[in-house]
Amino acid sequence: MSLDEMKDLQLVGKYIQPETREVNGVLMTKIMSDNWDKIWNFQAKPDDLLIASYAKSGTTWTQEIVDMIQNDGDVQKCQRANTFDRHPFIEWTLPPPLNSGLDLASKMPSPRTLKTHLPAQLLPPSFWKENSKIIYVARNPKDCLVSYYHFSRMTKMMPDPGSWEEYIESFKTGKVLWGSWYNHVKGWWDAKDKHRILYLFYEDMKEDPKREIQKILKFLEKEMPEEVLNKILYHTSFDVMKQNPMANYTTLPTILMDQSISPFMRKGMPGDWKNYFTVAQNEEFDKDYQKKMAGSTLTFRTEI
Ligand SMILES: Nc1ncnc2c1ncn2[C@@H]1O[C@H](COP(=O)(O)OS(=O)(=O)O)[C@@H](OP(=O)(O)O)[C@H]1O
Repeated sequence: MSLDEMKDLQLVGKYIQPETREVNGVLMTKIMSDNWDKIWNFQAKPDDLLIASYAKSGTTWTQEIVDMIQNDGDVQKCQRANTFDRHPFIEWTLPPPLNSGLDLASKMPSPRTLKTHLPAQLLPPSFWKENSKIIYVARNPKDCLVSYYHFSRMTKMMPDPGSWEEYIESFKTGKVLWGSWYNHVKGWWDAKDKHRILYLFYEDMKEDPKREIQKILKFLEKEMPEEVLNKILYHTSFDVMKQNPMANYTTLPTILMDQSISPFMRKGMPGDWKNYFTVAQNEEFDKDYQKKMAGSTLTFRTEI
């Protein structure tokens, strides 16, 4: 599916996905649930690299870092295509003739870098069997919720978020696409000790991006001269990515993402939740958080 085809209004209509269905208790778009068997049976390869996350946790940022590493800091190569074409989003399903994530993945030569928002228990089992490397990025729930709320308001490719108050409830009860944030981050946290998973945090990436890029380099068994590392750091900074049409989703037509409502590269900062949660909402959220995360060793910073 080219950008020109996307401008064809009839085809663009096919991208609009307001209907949802549960797959094993996790909310997906209806078309994903209709195609669940194909997704579940996706054939991963041992040299695939999967970037996994709950939505709005720093996926695109991680994708850009990984692409820059794989291309030895060559900015032009990283601008060969939109993020969503460079790294197939495996479960994202669209009606023909549009390309679904599975179509893009099957056409891509190895070694492939793929994206998913699936919770660990719904990851196609071939990834575990083939022992593919996985980078998981997690973000604190309050900023994740705020980012997800704004994104859901501006895109037609997902259900309407409703009011802010309604959305907090939907997020807390997992009635959003890809289900419960709590189960997602915990599920992948538990999986990390049994598989080849690098578990990163958005807040750590903000605090010291160089340190976190070095972790990714080590995980990918790559080394890089200091000057290339600095180039990657610069090219993947929020301000530079915000201006990069191949990373900021501005090539998509307004009917699918209306960035005048809220830009994809919105604020990119930890602690923005304080501008949205009332004191009462925050207390309620924290109480619920304690219950849902009880017993887990996983902790988050809600500001840095
Ligand atoms: N380079 C860089 N630095 C800091 N923050 C960044 C960067 N790139 C993307 N972002 C922010 O990440 C949020 C989008 O998350 P995702 O990429 O996971 O979204 S998606 O689920 O793949 O659509 C979204 O967060 P919010 O700004 O809080 O909405 C983006 O702005």
